[in-house]
Order: sequence, then structure tokens, then C-alpha cells
Amino acid sequence: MRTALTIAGSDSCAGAGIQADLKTFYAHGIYGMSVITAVTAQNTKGVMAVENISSHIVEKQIDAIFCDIKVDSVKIGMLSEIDIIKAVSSKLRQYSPKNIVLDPVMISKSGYNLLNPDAKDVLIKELLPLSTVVTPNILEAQVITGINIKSIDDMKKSCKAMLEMGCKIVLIKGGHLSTDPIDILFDGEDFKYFEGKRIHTKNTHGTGCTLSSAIASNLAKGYAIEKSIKNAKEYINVAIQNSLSIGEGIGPTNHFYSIYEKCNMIEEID
Ligand SMILES: Nc1ncnc2c1ncn2[C@@H]1O[C@H](COP(=O)(O)OP(=O)(O)OP(=O)(O)O)[C@@H](O)[C@H]1O
Ligand SMILES: Cc1ncc(COP(=O)(O)O)c(N)n1
Repeated sequence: MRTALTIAGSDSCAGAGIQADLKTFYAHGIYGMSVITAVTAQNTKGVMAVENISSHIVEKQIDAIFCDIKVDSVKIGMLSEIDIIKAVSSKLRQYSPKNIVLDPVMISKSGYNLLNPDAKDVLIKELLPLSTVVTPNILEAQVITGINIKSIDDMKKSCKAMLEMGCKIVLIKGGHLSTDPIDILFDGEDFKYFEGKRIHTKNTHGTGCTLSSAIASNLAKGYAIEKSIKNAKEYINVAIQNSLSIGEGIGPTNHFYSIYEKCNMIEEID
């Protein structure tokens, strides 16, 4: 059984964060584990409150897992404070897992700041270089690089800047474009484009979390990065197509056991 670990915040309505990640791992046939960095009180309408977990307990959760279980892939989501970012980066340096997918979560779809702005530079310095792939959305890429993104060319410039800042591979997601979404992957040499048709729904709570944990699931199975992203894009498409109109706000993506059968992703390849 392959395993994946999410290091992220809890979302009480389970559309994003730890809960979305664990559902995604399960749907891929991966044994999912979690290190909780914050507890958020949120629903489809917004985030009402956040309580961070102490960096000491974050470290202890990471130790508890790595000293006992082989971890094939790590996905990192919401880390809101400097001491938590430092604790996670130092523990990941200690255990050096093979695959790390960093989703640099900053602001929720409902507009709540999930990263303390003071912690941005530490996130960049400590976690960008440690990660196998970093998956910012357009706004996050803008905040990280300072490059305003209005076009595909701007996305490419931003990709290059992210590599100069220490990323090994970056995937800038185009969900927030006004056109059909296009995600761009850059490894320092080639650009790869993942194009899709926009699904017209307001229910996209947790799309970024779902995509990054689907990438982590595929890496855990042994797929190379490009194939992992291709599979993850198929997964997020089905999850958005079947997203749920529960609650009054931005509803969640939906996860099915059958999705991975449909995408033929049950096998482990190495
Ligand atoms: N309406 C849509 N139709 C099709 N694909 C979409 C749509 N919205 C987002 N995506 C895809 O979903 C993935 C996540 O992209 P997005 O830009 O929404 O991430 P995000 O803003 O980080 O998400 P989150 O707000 O959950 O953190 C990308 O692959 C993107 O192309
Ligand atoms: C705990 C947690 N992590 C991540 C997100 C981002 O997801 P979204 O942008 O869809 O609100 C969130 N809302 N909550």
C-alpha cells in the first residue's frame, strides 16, 4: 500500500484542507495520513475563525509518522505562521521524503487570509527549495514573484521567476483566469501546458487542495511529474463536474472511489 501525508489546516466543512486531501488520497487507493497545522471554522460562505496548532505539536505529529511509517509522498497546504513553517521545513529536511508537493495556500476562495503576510518570505526561503513541485494559483504566484499576471506570457515569466527563487518545478494554475483554465508547468527547461474547458459552476471550494493531493497521490504511485499532473487534472475535472451545491456559498468538489477506476489510476507503477 502506498502512503501519502498531508500537512495542512482542517476545514470544518471538509471542502478544502486536510479533509479534501484525505478524500483525494482515498479515492486514489492511497493510505492517507495527516499533520494538522491549524483548525479553521469555515463553511461554504467563509472562514469564521482560525486557531493555529503549536509548532511543537506540529513537529511531534511529523515525528510520530516518520519514525514509524514509510511516507511515499507529502502534500503541504495551509501553514500560517513563521514558527510552523520553520518547524515543518526543518522536519522535512531531517526526514527528506522523496516527493513533496507544496500548495502555497494564502487566501481562501471566500477571501480570508490563511497565511500571515509576515510569514510569506519564510515560506519562500524555507519551503520552495525543498519541494518537488510548487503549485501556486495566479494570485499566489503574483504575491511570491511580484509579477502581475494578465496573460499566458505573464504566467511564463512568473514560472521563470519562481525557479530563480529556488523552486525545482512549478505549476502555475489557471483556475482564476477569465478564459478556459490553463495550467503551466516549468522545470527550468521546457514549458508544458495543461489545457481544459472551464466548467461553469460556483462550487469550486477546495480545487487547489484537491489538485495538489491528486498530484501527490500519483507521485506516491511512482508516476513521473508530468504524468502525475495529467492524471491529477483528469481527477480535478471530474471532481469539479460533480461538485456539490450544498450550503449557500461556494460548494465543494466531490470525490468518488469510481473516479480512480475511471482514470485507471489504481495500479502502482514501481
Ligand atoms: N471552473 C473550472 N473549470 C475547470 N477547471 C478548473 C476550474 N477552476 C479551477 N480549475 C482547475 O482546478 C485546479 C485548481 O486551480 P485553482 O486555480 O482553482 O486553484 P486554487 O485557487 O489554488 O484553488 P483553491 O482556491 O481551492 O486554493 C487547476 O487545475 C485549474 O485549472
Ligand atoms: C484549511 C484550508 N486550506 C485551504 C483552503 C483554500 O481553499 P479555497 O481557496 O477553496 O477556500 C481553505 N479554505 N482552508
